[in-house]
Amino acid sequence: MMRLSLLSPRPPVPIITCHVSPGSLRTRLPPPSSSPPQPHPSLLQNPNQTALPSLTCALQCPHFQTCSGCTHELNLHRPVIVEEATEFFKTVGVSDFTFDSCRLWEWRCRAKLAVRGTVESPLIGLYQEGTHNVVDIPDCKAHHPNINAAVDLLRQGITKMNVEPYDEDLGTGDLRYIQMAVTTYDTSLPASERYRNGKVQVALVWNSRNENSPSSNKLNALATFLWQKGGLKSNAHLIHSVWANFQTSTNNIIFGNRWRHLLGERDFWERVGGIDISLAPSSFGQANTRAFDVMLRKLQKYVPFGASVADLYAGAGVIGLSLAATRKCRSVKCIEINKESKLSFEKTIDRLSNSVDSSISWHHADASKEPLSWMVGSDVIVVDPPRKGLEMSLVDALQNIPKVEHKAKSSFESSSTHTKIRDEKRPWVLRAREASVQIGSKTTSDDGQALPETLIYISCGWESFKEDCKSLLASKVWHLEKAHGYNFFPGTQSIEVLAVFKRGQGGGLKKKKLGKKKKKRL
Ligand SMILES: C[S@@+](CC[C@H](N)C(=O)[O-])C[C@H]1O[C@@H](n2cnc3c(N)ncnc32)[C@H](O)[C@@H]1O
Repeated sequence: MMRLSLLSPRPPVPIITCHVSPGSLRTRLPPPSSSPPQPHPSLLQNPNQTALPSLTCALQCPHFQTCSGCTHELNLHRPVIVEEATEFFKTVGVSDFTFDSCRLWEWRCRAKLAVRGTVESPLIGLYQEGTHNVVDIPDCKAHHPNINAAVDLLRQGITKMNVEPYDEDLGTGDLRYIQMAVTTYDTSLPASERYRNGKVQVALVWNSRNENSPSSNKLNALATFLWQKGGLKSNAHLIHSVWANFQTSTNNIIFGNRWRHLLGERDFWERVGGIDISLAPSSFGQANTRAFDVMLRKLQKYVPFGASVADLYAGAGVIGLSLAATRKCRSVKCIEINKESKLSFEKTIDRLSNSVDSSISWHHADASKEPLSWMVGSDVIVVDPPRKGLEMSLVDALQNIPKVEHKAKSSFESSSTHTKIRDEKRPWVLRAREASVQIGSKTTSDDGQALPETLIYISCGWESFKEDCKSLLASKVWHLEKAHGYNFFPGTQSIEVLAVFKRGQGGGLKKKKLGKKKKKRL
């Protein structure tokens, strides 16, 4: 809101933001060396240690003061918020909260950057928060090095091919944004060399309605330049593929609906959570691939073998499919609002091992509408919402599970046999079936009246998570069993949380008054 009033009549800046923080930690550090500092070896063994010399884990990025995509320069291994999280979890009965530090530099394998400036001096980077000024960040220490290399190549290409960066005031120019996504999955290399040799899928967001616009020649020339200089047959192979996305809208949405594959490999594979996953540029992908993998391996341990799972906010279904493969799930339902993720889901499923014998489906649906329909028949619910947390309807449904269970039991007992699939009358079950895409030849799921006993909440928004957690615990329907934190965004105050809730009151819960606060979202 504030942004709108400050910047009117322009639209608010898109999600590419760069926070100018009041910065408690703005001490100038020694100039960075060409490669980022390595963490202290003991840190890799025991990430929960706090008393390390701060320079050991310092960002040392030349852009720190101008670009504040990173808000904290020191102690990257342990964001200050971890202390708060540890205390919070203690108050809700979990005294063994763990925090995994993961990779501290060059961790970002997926970046969306704005392109502004001029043909001669393009600016490729992030917005300063609350402004439309783009900060150029060629030596970003968070980016995978090949993202920086690909941005450098792109900069040369823009100048050479006379590509006009976008001008927001006039709505003119050719290139608005780019997305760079790195795949580190090249089986022809030894495992230890794969990360550093990651290849970049480049998506160019072009300021035209489609590929038939007069500026298409420039788009093709730029793509060809990137491919010749960085593609498969170049001296320094760093580009995986080049895509175009067409967007002319003046709102703050980065991508338009139209995508075109231009050059290189069409399919983009990564390996996480024990499976090969396909990610189209239009699909959601986690920025920190390695940390995501670490978290998935922990998550798997909380899902019983043979369970039926509902993966809400599923994206391309990475979590659900990784569980299907590693926990031999009876069934997995993935629910996702962005229809673009479906194709990636289908490709991933095609590459699952034949030994995976689950009933697997992907549903293009809003998880907050009729949320119970997704919960009925599942032993485990996984939720991985955007930063703003769960919608109120979903929290309500989770709080009301015992009532539904009670109702379901009575109606089940009053009928002499199980409801046959073809006689199904419950509207939420029917709706769920209609919207579903059942993939593969696996048996159809019908787990009847089962309701979830386990809720696994993955959160990238600490404040919203705390609110949701308090609401769930206040209902006394759920208790918190375990919580883990992951350093998904070193240099910022954001952490990723994996929290495991179980139905019922649980033994170890400290009886602290959480207050029956009604969830309110603005
Ligand atoms: C943080 S991402 C997680 C994606 C996925 N779990 C992963 O790790 O790749 C959140 C996802 O929720 C989706 N989403 C947002 N609101 C939704 C809603 N109301 N119903 C279903 N999906 C939603 C977004 O499109 C996005 O793919």
